[in-house]
Amino acid sequence: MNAPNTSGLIQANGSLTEPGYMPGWANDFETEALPDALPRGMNSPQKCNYGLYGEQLSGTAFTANPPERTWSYRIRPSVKHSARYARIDLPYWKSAPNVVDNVTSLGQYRWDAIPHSGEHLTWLTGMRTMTTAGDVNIQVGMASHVYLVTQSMKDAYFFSADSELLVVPQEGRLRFATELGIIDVEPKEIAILPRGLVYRVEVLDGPCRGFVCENYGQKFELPARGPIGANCMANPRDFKVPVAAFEDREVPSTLTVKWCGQFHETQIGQSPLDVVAWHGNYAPYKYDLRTYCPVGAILFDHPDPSIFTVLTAPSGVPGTANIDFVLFRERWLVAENTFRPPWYHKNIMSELMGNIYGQYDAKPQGFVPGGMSLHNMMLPHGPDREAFEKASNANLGPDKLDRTMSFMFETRFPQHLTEFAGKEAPLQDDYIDCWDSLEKKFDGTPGKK
Ligand SMILES: O=C(O)Cc1cc(O)ccc1O
Ligand SMILES: [Fe+2]
Repeated sequence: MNAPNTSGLIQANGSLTEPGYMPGWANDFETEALPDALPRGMNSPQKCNYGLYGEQLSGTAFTANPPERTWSYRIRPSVKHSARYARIDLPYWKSAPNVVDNVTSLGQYRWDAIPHSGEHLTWLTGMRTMTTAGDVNIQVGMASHVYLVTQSMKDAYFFSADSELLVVPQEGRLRFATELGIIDVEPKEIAILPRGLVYRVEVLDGPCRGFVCENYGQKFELPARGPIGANCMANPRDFKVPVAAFEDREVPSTLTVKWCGQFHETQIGQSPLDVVAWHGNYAPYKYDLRTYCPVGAILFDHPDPSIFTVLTAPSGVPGTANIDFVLFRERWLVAENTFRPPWYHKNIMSELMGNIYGQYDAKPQGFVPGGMSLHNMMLPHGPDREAFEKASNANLGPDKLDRTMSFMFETRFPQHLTEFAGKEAPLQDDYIDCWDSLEKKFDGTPGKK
C-alpha cells in the first residue's frame, strides 16, 4: 500500500534495505551507524564525535536494580522542539480509569474482528481502545486496544510517556521506525515499544490490524522459570533489538505525546530519528512467537495457562502480575484420561483474549481470527458445548493442535469496557448462549455419563 518512508535511513550495517537486529534478552547493547560515533570508555565526553549530542533515556528510576537506561548520540538533543505542547483529541484511544456509565463490564464478552472502514487511519487515529484497567496516573494496570492502520505516519512521530506498548499484529505488516532503530513486524511476531521512545509507524503491507497491550506499570520481563529450568518457553536469544539507524531530515514535523491519558502535540523542525549511535539496556525489541517452546502436561490433567507465559509485567506482589502475556500456540496434546481443553473456571485475574489465526480449542466456533473475548474478574467461563462434548468423548491418542495461535492479556485488575467496545465494536450479543445448551447429565447414579 503506502510506500515506506524510510529510504533515507542509515543503519549500522549500511543504508536501510532490511532492518538489522541484535539477539538477546536485556543485554547491554552497543551499536553505531557511523564508525566511532560512540564514545569509548565513557558516556559524556566534553565533545562527542561528529558533533553529536549525548543524551540519556532512563526507563527505570536511576537507583532501580538493575537500572535500565540507554545513552544515545544524536544530531540534536530531544529537547529541541519549537513550540509548546498543545492538547489534541484522539477520542478512540482511552486510558484508565475509564468507567463508562451506560456500559456494563461485568459479563462474558466476545467480539468479531473489527472490520476496516475504508477510512485512512494511522497508528494514532486507528487505535481503538477495548478495555482499560487500573489507573494510568499511578502507573498501575493496562489498556487493551485493536489497531486498524492503513496509512503511514508522515513527518509525524509519537511517544507514550504513560506506557510500554506490546504489539501483536494479526493482519498486514508494520514498520516501527524508532529513535534506536527499525523493527518490522508481521502476524506471529510481536514488538515491544518502551515508554518514552519516539517512533513513527509505517505500513509495509496493509491494511493492518492487530492488538496492543498498553502497560502502565513495571516493564515486561521474562517469567521466572522455576522447576522448568533454563530452557524452553521464551528463550532469551530469540528476542531481537534493532541496530542503530538515523536520518538527518530537516522538515516541519509533528510530535504527539501521550501523557497521563491525554494527547499533546508539538512542532519540530526535523526528524527526531537522528540517533547515530547508542548503547544501553533500554530498547525496543521484537520476538517471533513461532520460537516459543511450549511446555505442558505429558501424562494427565491440564495445567494452569501460566505455563504458556511469554512475558510478565510484575505488579509488586510476587506471583501476581500487572499483566501476563500468554500464548496458546500449536502443540501436541497427549494427556491420558483427561479432559484436555481448558476447564471451567473463575479467576481473580481478568482475561482478555485475542485470536491471531486458526481455531481455539475451547471455542471451535465464534472466537474468530482478529476477534477478542473478555472473561472479567471472577466471571465463570470455559469450553462451549461443542468443545465439551467433543473433548469428553474423544479417543485420546496423541493429537496435534495445529494451525492455531491465540493469546491472553491477563491482569490482576478488572477490565472496563470502553464505549467503543460496548456500543460500536462488533460485539456478539449471543456469546453467552454458547454455554446454554450444556445439559444436566447428573441423574444420581454413579458411572460416567
Ligand atoms: O479461558 C481461557 O480460555 C484461557 C485459559 C486457558 C487454559 O488452558 C486454562 C485457563 C484459562 O483461563
Ligand atoms: Fe480463562
